[in-house]
Amino acid sequence: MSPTQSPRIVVALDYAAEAPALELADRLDPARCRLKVGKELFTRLGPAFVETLQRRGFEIFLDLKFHDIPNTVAAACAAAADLGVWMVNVHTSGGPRMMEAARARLSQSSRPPLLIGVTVLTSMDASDLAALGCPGDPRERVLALARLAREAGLDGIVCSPLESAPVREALGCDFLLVTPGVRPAGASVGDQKRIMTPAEALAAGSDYLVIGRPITQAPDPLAALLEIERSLAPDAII
Ligand SMILES: O=C(O)c1cc(=O)[nH]c(=O)n1[C@@H]1O[C@H](COP(=O)(O)O)[C@@H](O)[C@H]1O
Repeated sequence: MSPTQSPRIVVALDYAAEAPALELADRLDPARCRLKVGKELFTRLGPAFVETLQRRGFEIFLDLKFHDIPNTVAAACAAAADLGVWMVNVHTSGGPRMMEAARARLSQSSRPPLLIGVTVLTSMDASDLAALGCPGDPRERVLALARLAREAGLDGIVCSPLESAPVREALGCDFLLVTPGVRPAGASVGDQKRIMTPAEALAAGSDYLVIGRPITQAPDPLAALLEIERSLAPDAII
């Protein structure tokens, strides 16, 4: 990897306790991947754990998927900025006013994190959307929410890699596509429904691949990460 290239893999540190999460972090190289701290570890360990990882050199995606009234979400984003995280996310279904409030508050920060909007969760398919009263193809809904996010000034969206190419085509290059729903060939799918392999996701236009269990639950997580890196085309590698 050239030092000028930015890591494209974000390892989702979804663990129930600090010890295994730190054990994995200590085997990873901040030059080769970023880390995502989500609801489970943040609820158990709080901001101190994020700071512990940052002291080890990692850039952190704080994945708390804020979804609340504009004032509350804006204040929560400001707290994330104060924590010095690299990326933070909000639910696009919170609406334009909520996203605009988050953008406005972060623009007052001296070091704003990237502000990313979650569209349709990768664990959902058309039948899950229909159950919510939103019949239709997840792709159409992702596109609509992506447009709203862009108009509200967000830096990009979370979507599945299945939507990366159409969103790229519709919204162009300067809009970040952060994609979970990534599974190496043969890996257990778990609760994810809209998936691609790491190489397919990058080829489709994803900027960042969020990968959890295929790494964290592998018998040798570091070996699993290296295997994923090897599966990526050399010119696209992290
Ligand atoms: O915002 C996210 O990170 C996210 C959005 C989404 O639509 N789907 C999704 O899986 N995620 C997160 O991405 C990670 C995926 O983990 P694995 O399914 O174990 O690879 C989890 O930490 C999820 O919380």
